[in-house]
Amino acid sequence: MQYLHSAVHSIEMLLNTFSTSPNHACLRGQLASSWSLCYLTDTLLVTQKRLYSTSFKQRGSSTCKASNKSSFRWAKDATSPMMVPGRILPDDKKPMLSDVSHCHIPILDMDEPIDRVIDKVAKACEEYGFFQIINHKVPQELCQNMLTAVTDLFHLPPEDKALLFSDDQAKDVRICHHYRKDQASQEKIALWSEVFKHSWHPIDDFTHTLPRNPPQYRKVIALYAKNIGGLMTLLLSLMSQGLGLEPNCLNDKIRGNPTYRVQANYYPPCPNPELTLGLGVHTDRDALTVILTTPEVQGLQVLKDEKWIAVDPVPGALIVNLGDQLQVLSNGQYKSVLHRAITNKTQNRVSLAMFYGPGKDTLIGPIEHLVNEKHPPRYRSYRFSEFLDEFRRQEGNRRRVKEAFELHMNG
Ligand SMILES: O=C(O)CCC(=O)C(=O)O
Ligand SMILES: [Fe+2]
Repeated sequence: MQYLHSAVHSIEMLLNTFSTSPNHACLRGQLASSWSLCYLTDTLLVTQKRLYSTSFKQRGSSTCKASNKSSFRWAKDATSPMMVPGRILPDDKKPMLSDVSHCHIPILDMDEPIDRVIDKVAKACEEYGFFQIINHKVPQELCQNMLTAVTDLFHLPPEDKALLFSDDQAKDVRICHHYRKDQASQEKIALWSEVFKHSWHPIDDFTHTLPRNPPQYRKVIALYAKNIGGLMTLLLSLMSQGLGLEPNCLNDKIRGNPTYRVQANYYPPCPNPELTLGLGVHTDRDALTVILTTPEVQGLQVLKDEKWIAVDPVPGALIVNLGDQLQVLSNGQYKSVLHRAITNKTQNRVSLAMFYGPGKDTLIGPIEHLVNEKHPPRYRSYRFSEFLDEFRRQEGNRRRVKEAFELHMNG
């Protein structure tokens, strides 16, 4: 009981540090609710409800009333213990954080001589499917402004975010949750994150569809998108040369009416990171991804040789990873590897993933120059729309989409 009192006292102290502005009151709500995963005894759930109603609700902030929309369950969960199991992954899907390896993904300096960069890019694409780049020429101030704009967006009052919330995959600009569907019960388990999605090119054509709040979002994403577009063209050219192809080869394969998607991920502190994930285990379905993330907060993990590796974000670096289409185009020489985002107990983390992929009608298959007697084609060719259909068919599980297009050799 002594322990119980001191635990409650600490929570109240923590909540009282967020007492002034509406945004802080929202955080208080999230914090109050998030304890629901930590303390699963009836007594503590009652205590937690008391905290929610006295410390949070009593302040009467209308901005923090739980919305009816399913996206804003953080605050609602606090009054509903029944919601708690709906956030806990089954044992075989829990992250097993003590098993994470301490090996690192490669860090590439883009200011090194071009031949060295090409060799290193090729090696990283073959061995890891992931690397970090420094001296990438996207201005540091812009990266910082982008992270601030994304954080501010997720810290908007719930009713503002509710306007953006939608489960409709056809909607271009929306906030949603990611889930994992439990195979046995078919129950959807909500992951510990919120995500905001929209297209990012040609950005000037649709900035008007993006939220007006936070006020700087439209301007900052427009500038950031232009920088990332240039960087992606360069990266694809280096990757082409690393495969012994003409510099434009990969760019040309994807260029016809490509898709540009952005996904901003927000991971609030989680009381027990062992029970959940921020993003489930997945590969990226497009061709290339560039990720900007909160410096000095770990969260992204990459599978290498059947072991999870924690990505240590280097301040000022961008993280690059290959999507499924590059694995297929390179006939399996480059890897699109499984990765996931874990949560942590104390810090918010945001990441901004910019995806670049082919258009729906684009034909994707192993590039002819990479196929020969020694290297027979590993995948059949398909239109990207076919790949997307298979992707949707496998919804909710750990997707194995590119495997559906594998060719199986005799013998
Ligand atoms: O949060 C991260 O670092 C990972 C993001 C990611 O993998 C994704 O959005 O596909
Ligand atoms: Fe990803």
